[in-house]
Amino acid sequence: MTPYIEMNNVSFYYDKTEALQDVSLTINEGDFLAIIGPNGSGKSTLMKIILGLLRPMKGEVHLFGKPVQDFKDRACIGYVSQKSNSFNSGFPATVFEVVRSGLAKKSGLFHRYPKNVADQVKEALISVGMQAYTDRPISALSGGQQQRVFIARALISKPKILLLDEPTVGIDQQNMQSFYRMLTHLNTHHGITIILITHDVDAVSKSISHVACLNRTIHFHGYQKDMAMLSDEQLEKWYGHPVRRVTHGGGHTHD
Ligand SMILES: Nc1ncnc2c1ncn2[C@@H]1O[C@H](COP(=O)(O)OP(=O)(O)OP(=O)(O)O)[C@@H](O)[C@H]1O
Repeated sequence: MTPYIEMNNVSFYYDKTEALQDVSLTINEGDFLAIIGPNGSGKSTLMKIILGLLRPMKGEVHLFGKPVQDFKDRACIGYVSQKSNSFNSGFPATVFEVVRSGLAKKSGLFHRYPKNVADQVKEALISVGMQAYTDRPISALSGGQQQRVFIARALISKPKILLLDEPTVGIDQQNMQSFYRMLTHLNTHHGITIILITHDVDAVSKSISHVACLNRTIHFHGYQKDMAMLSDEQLEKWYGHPVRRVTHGGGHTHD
């Protein structure tokens, strides 16, 4: 089976700052991968390389078997950034309009939408549990609710992969668990491959299938359950400070 994403010995520098060194990573259909690592460890850089926004100085990236520079089917990859849920209270768009904008095709001054756009918005909102909020102003929603709406916006173009850059920033602990359950549902019931950048090592561990520990280079990549076998010393060594872990034996796997 062709991997969805394959990175081989990828290195990236910002001037003299080496953000990634010899990163090799394979992500397959159906994976739910958490990329964890301390601040400045290269997580966002890695995501931007997958999105084709940055070009590695060394190494190769393939998306669905094609070199990233030749890959044109961008709708296959949905992306939600960490700053999506920061609307000010005066922002006028409704939830419907925000989700619909995920389908916008520019035609001169206007946006054109497909005829069944209302059905598509409905379907996307149902999949993130936000259908009841369709006509609300986006600015009247909590940070966690706004983030769900942005996931619906990314889902409306039916991506195979969803990239999420710290989607739970600003979401309280109680809502975080239901947010991760929603992601698990998208992964297991809708078959969406998910790549999630996060600092919540313990909060995500029940939801994900795989973990990649990044600190400029990949220190561990494997099944979530195998990460539990790493010693705290090993983890702390590459993480740079103590890591809090819970042992609930969770993690769903696809093996
Ligand atoms: N535009 C830029 N110009 C110069 N250096 C940058 C730029 N963006 C990131 N860096 C540097 O590259 C390294 C990796 O940054 P990156 O944002 O990828 O890390 P991160 O793991 O996503 O961090 P965080 O968890 O804080 O969001 C850091 O040393 C950072 O300072």
